[in-house]
Amino acid sequence: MPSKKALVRRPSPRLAEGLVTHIEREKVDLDLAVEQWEAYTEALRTHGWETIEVDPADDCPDSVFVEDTVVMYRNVALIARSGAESRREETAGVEEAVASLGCSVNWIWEPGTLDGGDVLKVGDTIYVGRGGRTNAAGVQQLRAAFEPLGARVVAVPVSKVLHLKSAITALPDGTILGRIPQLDAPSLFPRFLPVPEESGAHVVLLGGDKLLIAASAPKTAELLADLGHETVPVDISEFEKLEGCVTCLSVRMRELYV
Ligand SMILES: NC(=O)NCCC[C@H](N)C(=O)O
Repeated sequence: MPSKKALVRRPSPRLAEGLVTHIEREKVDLDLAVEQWEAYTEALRTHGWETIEVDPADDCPDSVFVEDTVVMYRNVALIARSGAESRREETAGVEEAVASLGCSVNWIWEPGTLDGGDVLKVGDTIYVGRGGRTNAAGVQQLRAAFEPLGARVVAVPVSKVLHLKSAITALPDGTILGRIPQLDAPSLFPRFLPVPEESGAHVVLLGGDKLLIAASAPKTAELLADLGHETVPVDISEFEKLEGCVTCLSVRMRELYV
């Protein structure tokens, strides 16, 4: 059944200690981050999404990046097991939240690792990045969880960025957005639109032609508006300092049965 619920998680007071892998560490302003998070969740609500707050995980600096903890396909929630050990405690609260929403719950088990940021769904195709956070066992377990439900899982090597979705996301029509230099194997994607800014590779589909996009990607927003999309910019500068992007701050749930 169509649903428009989105899991979100309030930033931890320890946000500034979040992991940084591919960029230089910059000072994070926690108060500004909280303001930006509130504006982000408000933008979801303005566009018809009910936001559901997962219990905060104040001891986990990266817990605001809730997308990494779970992958939804239909009514099934696959609880991730991060390739970054410091992020593994984050899943307990998320597991409770998805169970209380009536999802069937499944898990990535040791030795598998997988971050939700490595998983991009385009219709029934699920691209999964095999890289720093997601290993081969994680890919196999994702396949075993979702292929029986009708998904086609396509594994993609990722070595230049943190997650697959640091490099690409998809428009409502399935066109992949991204920048070729950040991809190991761009030819895997059938319809590809290069964007002018790195943060322009990330959009959240709000419904219809509406796209949430980072305020740091104004040229991409212009390009997408020129192609007939309505863009909704949000400033997420404090999360970008920790390699976060617009997708990682929520988990959209579109096919719940409750
Ligand atoms: N899905 C995402 O893009 N997640 C961003 C995670 C950033 C966090 N600092 C991390 O390194 O795990």
